[in-house]
Amino acid sequence: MIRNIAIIGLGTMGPGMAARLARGGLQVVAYDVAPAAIERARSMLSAAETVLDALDIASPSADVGMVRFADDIGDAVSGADLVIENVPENISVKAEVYRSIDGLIGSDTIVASDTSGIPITKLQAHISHPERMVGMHWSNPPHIIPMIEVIGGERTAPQTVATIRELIRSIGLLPVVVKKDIPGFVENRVLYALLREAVDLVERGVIDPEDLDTCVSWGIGYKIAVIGPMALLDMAGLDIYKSVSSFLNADLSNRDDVAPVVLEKTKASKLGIKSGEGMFFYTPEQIKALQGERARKLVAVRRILEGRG
Ligand SMILES: NC(=O)c1ccc[n+]([C@@H]2O[C@H](COP(=O)([O-])OP(=O)(O)OC[C@H]3O[C@@H](n4cnc5c(N)ncnc54)[C@H](O)[C@@H]3O)[C@@H](O)[C@H]2O)c1
Ligand SMILES: Cc1ncc(C=O)c(C(=O)O)c1O
Repeated sequence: MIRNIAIIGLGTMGPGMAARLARGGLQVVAYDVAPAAIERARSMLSAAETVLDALDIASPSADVGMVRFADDIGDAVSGADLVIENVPENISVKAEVYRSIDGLIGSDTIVASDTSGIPITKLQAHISHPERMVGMHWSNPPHIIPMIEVIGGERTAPQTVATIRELIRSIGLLPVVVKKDIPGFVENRVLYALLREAVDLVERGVIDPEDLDTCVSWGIGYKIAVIGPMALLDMAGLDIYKSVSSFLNADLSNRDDVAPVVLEKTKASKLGIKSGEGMFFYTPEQIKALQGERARKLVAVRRILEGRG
């Protein structure tokens, strides 16, 4: 039974995950190697709690469901039933975390990675108890998006996958078990297929970035939140899909490297909201307003989709 959770890495994903798990009644200890990230996480945690209130996710009783910040990794993982690794998407950075906690955790502690797509089989090569390592892939923003992918690697015990699936379900979230440990799992394979085509269309001057977003959000995204891709095929008709895909698939982007526009921008440290400029430009005031507006809209849409209008 999982009661105590350590979260290692408090960047974009960690604070929202901590808030949501604590709201599920779990005791969470959060740690980051960068003191500035811990400070930022404190305010992100309180913003996430406000959103969880708006989603009507009930607070647990007073003695459970707390988040505590730890000063060192040993303190963070001590007594943890589950450690969630949430550090940058780089195998050597993740492996270093696994090595540093290996002697500090119990042999029955589950280690989960929030990797966006590194196969779990590769990650579990760096840990003494690979049968207790699993992928637990949250979606951003993690305190609002209810679906979490669960992925076993070649050496993951089926019981480990089952335990994490049950944990997710028990706190009112939506586990989806991915049956094969392939790069990107399922969510990011689908998302990155869309993003590859979207970046290519903008880069080739077919459409302006703002219009691309209007086209995808209102033409596809709005619909797909209600009618998933498999159901959409049936709604459109497989005969139509057959005809269109017979000429269109061959014309879609199939580039296997990173698009030049993304390489140029990342080289110039234009990373998006975190640096104030990416595909679009953002002032600090705009960022604050955007984050509030997006959280409000996501909460409203989720309430409707859950039939709580
Ligand atoms: N950003 C997303 O939309 C998103 C969504 C789902 C999953 N993920 C995945 O989650 C993981 C984390 O992503 P993120 O966007 O939160 O990254 P991030 O870069 O925003 O944050 C990573 C944090 O890890 C900390 N860190 C680095 N090394 C550490 C160490 N040795 N010990 C403790 N802390 C350490 C950094 O200081 C930083 O605060 C990645 O694997 C990423 O692919 C990201
Ligand atoms: C661009 C991008 N890449 C990865 C992820 C998740 O792993 C996300 C997301 O969760 O939104 C993303 O937007």
